[in-house]
Amino acid sequence: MTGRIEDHGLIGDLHTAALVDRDGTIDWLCLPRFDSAACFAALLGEPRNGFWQIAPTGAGRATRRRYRRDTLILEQEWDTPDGSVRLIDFMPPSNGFHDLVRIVEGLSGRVTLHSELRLRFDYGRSVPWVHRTRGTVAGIAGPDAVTLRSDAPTYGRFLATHADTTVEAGQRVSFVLSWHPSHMPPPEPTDPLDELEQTEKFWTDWSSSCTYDGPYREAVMRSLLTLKALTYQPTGGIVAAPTTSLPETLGGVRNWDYRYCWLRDSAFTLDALIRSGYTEEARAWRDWLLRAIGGNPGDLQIMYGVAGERRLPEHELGWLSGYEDSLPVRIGNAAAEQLQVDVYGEIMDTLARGRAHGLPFESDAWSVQEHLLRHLEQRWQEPDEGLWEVRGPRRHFVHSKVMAWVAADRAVQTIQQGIAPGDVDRWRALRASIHADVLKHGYDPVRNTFTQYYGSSTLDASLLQIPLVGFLPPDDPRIVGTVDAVAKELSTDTGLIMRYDPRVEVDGLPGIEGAFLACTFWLVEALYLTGRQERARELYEYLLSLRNDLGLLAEEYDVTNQRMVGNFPQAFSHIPLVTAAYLMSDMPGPATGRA
Ligand SMILES: OC[C@H]1O[C@H](O[C@H]2O[C@H](CO)[C@@H](O)[C@H](O)[C@H]2O)[C@H](O)[C@@H](O)[C@@H]1O
Repeated sequence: MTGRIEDHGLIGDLHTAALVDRDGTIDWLCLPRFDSAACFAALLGEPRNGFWQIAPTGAGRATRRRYRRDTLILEQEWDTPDGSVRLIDFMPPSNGFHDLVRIVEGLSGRVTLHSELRLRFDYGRSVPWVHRTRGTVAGIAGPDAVTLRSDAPTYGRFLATHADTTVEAGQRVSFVLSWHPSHMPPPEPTDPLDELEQTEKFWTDWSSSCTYDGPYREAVMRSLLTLKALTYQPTGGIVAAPTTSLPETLGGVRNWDYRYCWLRDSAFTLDALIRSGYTEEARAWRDWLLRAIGGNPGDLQIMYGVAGERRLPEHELGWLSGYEDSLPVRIGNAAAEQLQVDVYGEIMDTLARGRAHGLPFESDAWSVQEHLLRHLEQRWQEPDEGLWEVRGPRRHFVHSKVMAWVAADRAVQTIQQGIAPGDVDRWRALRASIHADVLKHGYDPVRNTFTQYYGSSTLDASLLQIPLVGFLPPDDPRIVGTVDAVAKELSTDTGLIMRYDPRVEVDGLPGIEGAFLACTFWLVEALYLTGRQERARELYEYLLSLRNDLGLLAEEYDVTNQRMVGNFPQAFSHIPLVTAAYLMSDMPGPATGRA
């Protein structure tokens, strides 16, 4: 059986990513893109759905593991009665190929290792045709082909490729699995040690240009590296997570495909990256955005494929038994067809902040934003599915309206500052109408709190965004009341926050879910802004303690079972880890700049 979600480490090549369990098993990998069909899908099913394990014979979990400095090169080490050995896993970025490289390095003694490669294309269903020549194994199934090259002799058994090898101190044995389209010849062999050197240089160059110099630097750096790993280099698109259907409740149905680019998630990601000096990523994302949303503003989607694809039909993979029996396993995402008014605010806010941090003004980009605003002017009064993408009826979610206000506000500010031309009075009037509407319908004066949606008595952790985006000042009594109400009513025993109460019918889904980590980081920011700095720091440090030993977070945390749940690693969790650190440092950060 596959390990816990947090037992996994992430490696990737800026096209796709793999999850590596601490027993040396890669049980999730889609090739060649994040949203391609998986060739290792044991994570969501059984070993027969594909995996690749390299480990000392008879050994279990690695004795220790870490990333090599600030890189995405994962090192796991085993101490065995016969000696110690290291497994180095990585995927070289930008070399024009799609390689998964695994190098075994003897540290002491003499250790025998076993490799079992069980390729199953099409999400664990399709057994490839395998052809073995000296030093090379070719696996082909439909459009996909891979080539395995290794110093270790391989043999076939029970529809898998095996190898046994022994290493002594200082000896290395490498395995390189390369993907290529099946109608093309395989790529030329590469030198794995050279690839290791290039990959280390790539990531250390990238991480050394980070400008963050505040507290919790190690956690911030690992989060930024994880966010970078979720970018699709050829287009600049950013996925929400590299996985699908890791459950929000163990054994439950809240299982979604996150291998797509949400405008909301990627806008937040950009905010964290650009503040940390990564202007190039911001430019690439803006260009991706303009291509993706190009055309009629009425056709704006809330999410796209990594190359801007619009159709992401959702369906279930009936042959997979699900992570710890959590069914269904879904690919595609029906949320792509929803109305989520908040995305207008997130786009306008991120582009404004990009300009403030060195992204040059471009009239084409501004013209698209003006089109979006005109469209928003027509639609902001409609009920929508909101940022939580509810599958129940549309509502007038307060967070959606607040973000519509953000869109108008950022337009006003941009024009007022002389950065762009435009009808400032029109957007001022829109901004004022939305503000008044939210105060009238979205605030409950009896309880002194904003509410989840107009007319509701329920709360929602997205209300914590109100002070963060500057809708009202943090010392406004309505803000303090809202922060306190959310902290009290949506808090679990440990202080983590639920995004809303799933037992109250609003999301149209059965069952409950874990505490939402991003929302708990937002609570950190809101507490800090409302003067409860000590409490904010304590909560932040508690959140940091929930990261796995490699610094990675899933979307949610199951407080009862003390386990991570939901897709992994999740950009939405790592983004506010970064922004909250900025807020608590003396450096101007994403949250401070907005409020
Ligand atoms: O809660 C139901 C919805 O859950 C997913 O959406 C969540 O993930 C998105 C990506 O991180 C995030 O933008 C959104 O705010 C979250 O609620 C799922 O993708 C949806 O299909 C589903 O309806």
